[in-house]
Amino acid sequence: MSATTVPTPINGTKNDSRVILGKDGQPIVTVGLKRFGFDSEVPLEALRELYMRPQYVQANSGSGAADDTGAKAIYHPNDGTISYTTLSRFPPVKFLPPSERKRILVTGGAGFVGSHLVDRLMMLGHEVTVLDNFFTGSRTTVNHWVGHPNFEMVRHDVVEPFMIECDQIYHLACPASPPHYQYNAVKTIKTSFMGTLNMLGLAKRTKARFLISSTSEVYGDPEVHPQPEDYWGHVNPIGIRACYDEGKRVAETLTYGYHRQDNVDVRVVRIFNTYGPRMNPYDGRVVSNFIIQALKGEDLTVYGDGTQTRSFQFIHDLIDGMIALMNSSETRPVNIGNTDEFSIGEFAEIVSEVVAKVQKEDGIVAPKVKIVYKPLPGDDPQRRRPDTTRAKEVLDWQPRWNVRMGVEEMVRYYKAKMAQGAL
Ligand SMILES: O=c1ccn([C@@H]2O[C@H](COP(=O)(O)OP(=O)(O)O[C@H]3OC[C@@H](O)[C@H](O)[C@H]3O)[C@@H](O)[C@H]2O)c(=O)[nH]1
Repeated sequence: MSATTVPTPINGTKNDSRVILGKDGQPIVTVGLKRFGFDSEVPLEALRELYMRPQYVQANSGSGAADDTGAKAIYHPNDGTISYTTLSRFPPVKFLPPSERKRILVTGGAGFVGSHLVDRLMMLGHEVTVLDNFFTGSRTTVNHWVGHPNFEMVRHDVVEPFMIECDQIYHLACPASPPHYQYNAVKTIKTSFMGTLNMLGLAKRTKARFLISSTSEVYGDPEVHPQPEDYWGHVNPIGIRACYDEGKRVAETLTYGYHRQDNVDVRVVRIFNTYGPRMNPYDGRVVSNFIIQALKGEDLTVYGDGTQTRSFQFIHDLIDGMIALMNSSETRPVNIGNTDEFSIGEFAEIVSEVVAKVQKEDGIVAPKVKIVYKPLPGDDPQRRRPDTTRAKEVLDWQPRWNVRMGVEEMVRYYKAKMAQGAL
């Protein structure tokens, strides 16, 4: 697909065809990069169609049973039922010759990050297998691909071994929001350790390239700011976050063990706070909490005094970085995150302003939301900002989305879901 493809505005909420300006002030028309012989560029509007589309159409709505590419799900308001038929047509994907088509396994492919990665890889014409246990992921995130000849979805927990032939493995499976990963700490550690062990074993046997999604949480509550990749971190090994922090740290250790010992071709991405459409609205992370609270006119819950900082990156920037890293020759860890740092208090203001702007544009007079302060969870990092020098140097990657544009996109997504009663 080319950068000159003219995007078609999609139908759904009002203003869906708005121009999205990047950090450089230029409109974002495509996402993705041409790097290392791998072109990951797709029109933004085509991706938006996948996550902004309605989940169903209403019977007798006059709009037909389904749009061109959507699932035929028809809601019957009279008896409150929904009927599904098979797809009439899938979203178009690039036609790749077999020599360029890769067999790609995405563990956690039905999760927030995974589903966006799957959309991109599918649109680029690759064969994608999703492995997910649906603990935090959901089939609805990728169901627009079910039945496509290039797509396969398997319910499987990575703590058990899995056999498949593949060329690349994106190993994402693990709950990522603090309330979710703390819900069953032992299972989180098990997933990080045994899941990674199993997938590295698979990579060793198949000689597939292996990318693990690690996290900024390996730096713990950092004493170095911003955090470069060679900072070893400051983690409480017995605290409530340790199941995730230490789980990911040992997963990285395993990854480099297989790399040194067995020559497994590895990539390690350290992901900083990421947000965007399809993030579970109730997963407890700050971006989804604030947006849902503001849309419902509820108070925004700031934990602690709101002086702790985070740097928020939009999902499409992350996917660009992950695909570039996978196809590069860089085997060291690489931070992928946005360097614009905000205190949580400031961020609450930004979210309430963006929500008020969108509501106003949609003709809704919404009351100004207030901030309430709640206790700070244990071991909550005080400052977090990535040093992205390495990503810039080795991947020629930089984030393009500014926070207001990204938050607005997510607000419109949640609004569309709420309008359908899906939230
Ligand atoms: O409603 C809320 C939720 C969260 N917060 C605060 O907002 C900050 C960010 O919290 P989040 O839960 O969104 O995310 P955290 O930065 O704590 O953890 C995240 O870090 C990086 C990723 O790898 C993980 O996905 C996630 O664990 C924290 O200081 C938290 O205490 C609020 O003030 N209010």
